[in-house]
Amino acid sequence: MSWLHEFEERLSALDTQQLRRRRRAVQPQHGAHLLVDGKPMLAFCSNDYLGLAQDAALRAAVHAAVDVYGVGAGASPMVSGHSVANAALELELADAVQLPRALYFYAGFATNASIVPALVGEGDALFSDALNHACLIDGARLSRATIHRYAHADLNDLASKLAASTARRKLVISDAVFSMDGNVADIRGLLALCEAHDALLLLDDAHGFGVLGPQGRGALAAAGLTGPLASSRVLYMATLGKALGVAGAFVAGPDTLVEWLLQKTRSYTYATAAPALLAEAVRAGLRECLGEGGDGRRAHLDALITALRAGLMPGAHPAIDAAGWTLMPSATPIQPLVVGSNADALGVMAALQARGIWVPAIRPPTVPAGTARLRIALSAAHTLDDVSVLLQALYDAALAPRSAG
Ligand SMILES: Cc1ncc(COP(=O)(O)O)c(C=O)c1O
Repeated sequence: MSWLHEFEERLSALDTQQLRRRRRAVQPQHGAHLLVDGKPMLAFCSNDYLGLAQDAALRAAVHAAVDVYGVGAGASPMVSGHSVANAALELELADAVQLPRALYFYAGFATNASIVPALVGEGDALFSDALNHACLIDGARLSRATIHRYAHADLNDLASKLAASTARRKLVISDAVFSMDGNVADIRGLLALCEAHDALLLLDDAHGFGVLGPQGRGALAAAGLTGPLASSRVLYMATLGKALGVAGAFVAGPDTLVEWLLQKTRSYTYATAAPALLAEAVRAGLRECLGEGGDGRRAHLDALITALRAGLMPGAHPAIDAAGWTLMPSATPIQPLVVGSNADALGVMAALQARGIWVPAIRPPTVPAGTARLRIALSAAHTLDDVSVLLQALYDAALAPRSAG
C-alpha cells in the first residue's frame, strides 16, 4: 500500500466517524464578532476571557516594543534572546502570582511537554488526572516515568495510588481548570496529598490565570495558597494566550525548582525566545488584569456566566430539557453543554452557524465518548445581548428534529 493511499484511507475514516477537524480563516471585527471565511459570526469559542486580545493598550505596547526591539528575538533565551522586556515580565509574573520566581516560555504546550521530563524520569512515578490537557500527557509520556492515571478529580483514587507507589520521586500533575469541563481542581486537597506522600505538585492554570482569585491572580491565589502560604512543593504553570490575550506561558515556584527548569527544559534551551513585542504586550495585559479595569472585566464576565447558566439550567427552558442536553457544573467562563453524540453536536453547531453564531462542537478523543458537547466560552468582550442571542438560538436548535446519529 502506498503512503499516500494509506493516509487517504485514514482521512476518509475520520470523515466516516465525523472526526475530521476543519479550520476557518478568521478576522476580528468588534467585541466578540468575527469575519469567519468572510462571513460575520458572533463567536463563543475564544479563550480571550478578559477581552484583551484586541485591547488598545496592548496594541500600543506592541508598537512601542517594535520600535525598540524590532520583531524577532533571534536566538534562544540562553544565548541572546532573553530581552530586557522578557526579564521584566518574569519579575512581574512572579509578583502577580506571589511566588518567588517565574520563567517565561514562548508557548504553553511546549512548556508542559518539556518541564515534566525535566522534573522526573525513568524510575520515578507520575500521577496524572484522567482529564489533563494533552500537553501534560505528552510531557508525562516523554519523561519515561511510570504513569499512574487517577480518575478525574478523585482524591481517594490519587491517595491510594500515591500510597501504593514505592518510587523515590513522585510528581502529581493536574489542570487547575479543566479545559473541556470548566471545573476547578481541589488544589488544597491535591497539595495535602502531596505533603502526605512527599510528592511535588505541578498545576496547569492555563484557564484560571487572569480569571480566578483576587485581581485574577489565578487558581492558587483563589485557593489562598500564594505568598507565605505557598508550599515549596508547588510548581505553578499558566499560559498567556488566554485571559492575558497574547501568547506564551510561564512557570513559577521556588527559586531552586525554577532554576533547575531553566537549566534542563529542552524547549526553553533549544528554541527561539518569545519576541520582546509579545512580552511587552503581556506586560500591558497584566497591568490591566491586576488593575481596576481587570476587576471590571471579571465582574462583567461573572454577569455573563450567571445569565447563560440561568438560561440553560434544568427547568430553565423546556426545549433544553426535552432534548436531554446537560449544562456541566462550571463557575468559569468555560460552559460546556453536553448533547451526547458526535452527530448531534455537529448538527447543533451547524444550526447555530447558519444563524451567524459560532460555538465549537468538541468530540472524542478530546472528550470521552458519548459526551460530545458545545464548548461555550464566554469573554468580557461579549455583551448580555450576545448571551440572549445565543440562548434563543440554542432553544430553537433544541426544538429542531434530532439527527439519527
Ligand atoms: C490546560 C491547557 N494547558 C496548556 C495549553 C497550551 O497552551 P498554549 O496554547 O499556550 O500552547 C492549553 C491550550 O490550549 C490548555 O488548555
